[in-house]
Amino acid sequence: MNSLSLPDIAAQTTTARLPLERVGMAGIAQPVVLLGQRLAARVSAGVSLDDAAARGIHMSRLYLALAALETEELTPALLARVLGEFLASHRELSARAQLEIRGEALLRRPALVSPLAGWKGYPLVVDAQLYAGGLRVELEVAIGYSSTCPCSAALARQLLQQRFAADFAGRELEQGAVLEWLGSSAGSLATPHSQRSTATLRVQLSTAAVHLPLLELIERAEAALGTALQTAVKRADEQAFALANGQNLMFCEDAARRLHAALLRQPGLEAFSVRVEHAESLHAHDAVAQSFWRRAAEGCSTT
Ligand SMILES: Nc1nc2c(ncn2[C@@H]2O[C@H](COP(=O)(O)OP(=O)(O)OP(=O)(O)O)[C@@H](O)[C@H]2O)c(=O)[nH]1
Repeated sequence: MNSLSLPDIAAQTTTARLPLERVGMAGIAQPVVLLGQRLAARVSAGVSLDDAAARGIHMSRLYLALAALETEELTPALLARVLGEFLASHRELSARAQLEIRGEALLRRPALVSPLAGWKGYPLVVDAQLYAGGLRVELEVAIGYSSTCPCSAALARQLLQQRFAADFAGRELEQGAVLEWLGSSAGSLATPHSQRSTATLRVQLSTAAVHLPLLELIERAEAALGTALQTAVKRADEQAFALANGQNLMFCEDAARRLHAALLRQPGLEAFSVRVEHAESLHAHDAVAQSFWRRAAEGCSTT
């Protein structure tokens, strides 16, 4: 039996006559190449069904167009090509094509002090659309970090001051005794709470972008926060991490503002959003903050 004798329902017309915003497939298992690594991704692929009378799109044509993702580095040019194939294979049916790729990049991250390194996972989403207005590519990455509450730190310091005042009341201050006190459990009478936190950055790339700036975004964000989650950790690294947390006390608002300022310095962006979540250890709920930015249209003044 050849394909000519197989019924082709998608090619039929429908009396329902309704164009559809998006038709396609979700959850396709697809290897993609990013930063030279092969990632196990899940892909959603779709096109608009603008021909109101057409019964259906041709799913297999979208599926087959994904093949290039397996061997070529994921770039705006590759996304444009795949999306272009979606549209070329749906001439007269579709004017808009969309591709969403979800995966996790594994990056090797060095320890803070010791000569060790380990792998860290960064969940990511690449969302691309091709339509009359051109190609639009968005990249989202989630970055784990630690946040220590500045309010809790101040409250803990106050308790420490009170205990110090009580323990040394009426005593002559002698450096050795103070050092011994600081090194005893009295020195950590109260500790501030800290939490494993997540920053989700979503950026829209300029049309001139030639690569996905995944590494740059991660480097910028981790430098701005100062408290990236660690991989391989010896005691020297843990001590350095404790110092980094103490030097970077952050409410979720502080983290969002730091990230916003860092992304403003990233070239090649049209727009971005920042969302931070501090999975509170004080509360059973999270503290969250968001910010947005979009390049002002030419001719408009910027603020
Ligand atoms: N349009 C559409 N196709 C579906 C759906 N669910 C499963 N399919 C199947 O997807 C398969 C691939 O569709 P097509 O791409 O049209 O396959 P084809 O007609 O062999 O391929 P072409 O000759 O390129 O059109 C068909 O067997 C459809 O029945 C659906 O909800 N909508």
